[in-house]
Amino acid sequence: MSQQQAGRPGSGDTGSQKWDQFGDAYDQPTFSGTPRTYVIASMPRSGSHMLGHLLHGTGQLGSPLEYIHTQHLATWQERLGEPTRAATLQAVMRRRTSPSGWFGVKAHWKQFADVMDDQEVMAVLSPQDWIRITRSDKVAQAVSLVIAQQTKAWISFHQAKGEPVYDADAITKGIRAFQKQESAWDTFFETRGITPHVVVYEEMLEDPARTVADVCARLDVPVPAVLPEPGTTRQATAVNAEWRARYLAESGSR
Ligand SMILES: Nc1ncnc2c1ncn2[C@@H]1O[C@H](COP(=O)(O)OS(=O)(=O)O)[C@@H](OP(=O)(O)O)[C@H]1O
Ligand SMILES: OC[C@H]1O[C@H](O[C@H]2O[C@H](CO)[C@@H](O)[C@H](O)[C@H]2O)[C@H](O)[C@@H](O)[C@@H]1O
Repeated sequence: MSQQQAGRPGSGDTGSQKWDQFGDAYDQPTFSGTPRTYVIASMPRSGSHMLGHLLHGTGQLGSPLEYIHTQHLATWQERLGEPTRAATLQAVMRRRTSPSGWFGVKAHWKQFADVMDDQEVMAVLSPQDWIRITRSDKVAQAVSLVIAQQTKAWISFHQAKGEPVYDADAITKGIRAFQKQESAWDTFFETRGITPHVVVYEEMLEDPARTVADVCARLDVPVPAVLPEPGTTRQATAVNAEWRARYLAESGSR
């Protein structure tokens, strides 16, 4: 199996081989028109890769990955040999837009904030709609963040490096960072009069078919007859539950 096949959405491969976000597993047929872009406005550890992979699986909504992440855009530029970041994004759009015309991007606030003042990139991106994903349980989200930071396993395709060590201060820092990022997205949408479609992680887990159907309705594409497999799998283990319970117990006693 090639590295790209190993990371292919829906392959069920959650082993040690890295998925390849730059590889052809996420390519669409070459698109020659003007794409319509939607942005998944996300937060770290909010289930954004799961949502992006579910939408990719519809075959209608592009392959929403982190194309505007500064480092990834630089990698794309190097690989595609384009002269500018804007031209690079255009080239990525040609390969990652579905025949429906939708091109999707997933961006955490910081990733978006890093490019939002680049007028050339924004003119190419030109978002037409927004899907916001949030996670209700901020303690669980922060526990997930701290474990990912420590083990470097950001997605189920990554092999964890080492055992995580409980760190209450890091969890608190994560919760505060999420509050700031949520509020930054709130302000961004409010000041521009945008009402994003909202996906809540916990609701997506309860009823992924509904989540996919609602996004398809919002973006006006047919709902797939069969729910796509997300490809990514849940990373949390009993350790996450233990840390969460310990953090809540200790915060209550402070
Ligand atoms: N299929 C499926 N089912 C249930 N949960 C899933 C699934 N795929 C991803 N996830 C969980 O999503 C959390 C990671 O969120 P993100 O993809 O937004 O993370 S990030 O972009 O890398 O920061 C992270 O949450 P935790 O499980 O709490 O760590 C992932 O496990
Ligand atoms: O492979 C999953 C993702 O892994 C990287 O991103 C993650 O790491 C960042 C810190 O280095 C963190 O800020 C971010 O929340 C994580 O998603 C990679 O940069 C992503 O492109 C990739 O999707």
